[in-house]
Amino acid sequence: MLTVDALRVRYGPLEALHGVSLDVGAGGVTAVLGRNGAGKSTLVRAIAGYLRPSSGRILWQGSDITRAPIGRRAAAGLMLVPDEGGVFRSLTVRENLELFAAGRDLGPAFETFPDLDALARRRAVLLSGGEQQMLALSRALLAPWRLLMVDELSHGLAPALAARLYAVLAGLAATHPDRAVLLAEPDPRVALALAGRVHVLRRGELAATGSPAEFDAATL
Ligand SMILES: Nc1ncnc2c1ncn2[C@@H]1O[C@H](COP(=O)(O)OP(=O)(O)OP(=O)(O)O)[C@@H](O)[C@H]1O
Repeated sequence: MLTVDALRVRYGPLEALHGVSLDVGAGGVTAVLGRNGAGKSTLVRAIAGYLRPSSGRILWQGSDITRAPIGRRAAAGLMLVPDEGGVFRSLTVRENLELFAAGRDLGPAFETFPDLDALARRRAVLLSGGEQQMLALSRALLAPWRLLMVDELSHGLAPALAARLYAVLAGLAATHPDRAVLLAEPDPRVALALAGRVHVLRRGELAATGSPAEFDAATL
């Protein structure tokens, strides 16, 4: 579905991605695994259109979207849940959901995350980290996404809550075999447990690609 070809991205004088090439196929979860600073966020932000690559190409279902504006990518179903939340903090939970849903039924969000129902009138800025992540993930439940990119889902969350959110992602991937979920993930155990395909980034370069069985979490 998605092809990233020799992608280079710079922040001023610093090049964060040094020519990364990888594919993301439909069905299941693909993980981009790497330590802090490896370039995971840079990669998903460039795919979503928040950063402009200095060279290389991004192909979405055969079309070159390297220079396409964010809005066009979003309309094509490319959706990023960024590591800093991706919710409108001054709006209430319900207002956030209504924006995500754009006229569609809010039911799927409340069914998947019943906690949000009791929080509907609370401003997102007052939510805990986990509640904010639930709200951010609701975007995918309410919108016709085709590629869902999630940057460090478990950032700052208690393990039990993180496990619950990862299970929601796995469920989304399993129920939509024609779509793709791309996870930017620092924890090898999570990536190997959840993903069908793993791309390992190291210092802005693709170090390895394979199925989870080809990797050993202890050596990653
Ligand atoms: N806004 C920025 N300005 C300058 N350099 C940046 C910026 N954002 C990231 N970098 C640098 O780019 C490199 C890749 O960072 P990136 O955030 O993509 O890594 P990451 O793998 O997502 O790590 P983390 O899990 O810590 O977010 C790092 O060297 C980082 O310091």
